[in-house]
Amino acid sequence: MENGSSESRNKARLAIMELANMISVPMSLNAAVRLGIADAIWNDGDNSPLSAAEILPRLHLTYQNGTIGGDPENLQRILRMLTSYGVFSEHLTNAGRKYSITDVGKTLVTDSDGLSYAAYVLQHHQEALMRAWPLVHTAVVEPETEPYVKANGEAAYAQYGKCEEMNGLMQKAMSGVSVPFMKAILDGYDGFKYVEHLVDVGGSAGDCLRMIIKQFPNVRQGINFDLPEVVAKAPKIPGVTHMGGDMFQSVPSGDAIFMKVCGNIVVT
Ligand SMILES: C[S@@+](CC[C@H](N)C(=O)[O-])C[C@H]1O[C@@H](n2cnc3c(N)ncnc32)[C@H](O)[C@@H]1O
Repeated sequence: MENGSSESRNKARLAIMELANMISVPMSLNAAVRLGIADAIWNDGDNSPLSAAEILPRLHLTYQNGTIGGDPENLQRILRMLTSYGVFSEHLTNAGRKYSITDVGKTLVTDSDGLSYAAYVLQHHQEALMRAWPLVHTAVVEPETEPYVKANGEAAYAQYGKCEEMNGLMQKAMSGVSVPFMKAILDGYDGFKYVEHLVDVGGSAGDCLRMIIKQFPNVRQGINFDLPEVVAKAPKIPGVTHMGGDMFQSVPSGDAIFMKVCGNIVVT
């Protein structure tokens, strides 16, 4: 008979319970972004360790009568959870637990361009996506319709295009991720130096092209190709023409065609 109390079985039971509760990690991250905890602790580079009670007044949760709102104990629970995933550092002091920002947490701090990874966190936890996650099993049972469509009645990008808030969040999330990523790429990649006409497929607000053209003025024309609803909201960028269309139908021609999705880049 199986030994129900062996160490490995006990570890397995704990592991499955941890997996079952894993949602508490991204939801705590989501809460930290909504509350603006990273900017509050970072405080323009000060990053002095603060207790939950010291962080609260910086979150501007004031009630109508002017008193400071918020629950320090629940805030500390969020801080401790995210400390165990490397977002914050915990400092045990005579005055209790205090928290500072780690390199991971720093990605949530708003930079001088007004960007951070905070919008990316919110974009991934917006209601429409959260409605789709419990339906993942239906991708096996009825693969004809993807879970997002089942939950929301249409595909994600079609829905973003119709909803200003979702479209804006998507563009802000992409800018927050892509600007630092492209800075790193352009530090070490010179493959654009002989290109005059460059097409970015799925270029969102056009941040990647803007940065490439700034570093490589030989790129005389950049075409930012994305869904019509997305380019309609894209800002004017000198040297960049925004063009709406569907990449599965055709893409504009150029000396080089560039595509960046999350951390992967393809140039042809
Ligand atoms: C993950 S985002 C990447 C954005 C940008 N390349 C970056 O890295 O910041 C994917 C982009 O592809 C666009 N997209 C999705 N389906 C598309 C299609 N059928 N035709 C053209 N663009 C599309 C989306 O609107 C979105 O801007």
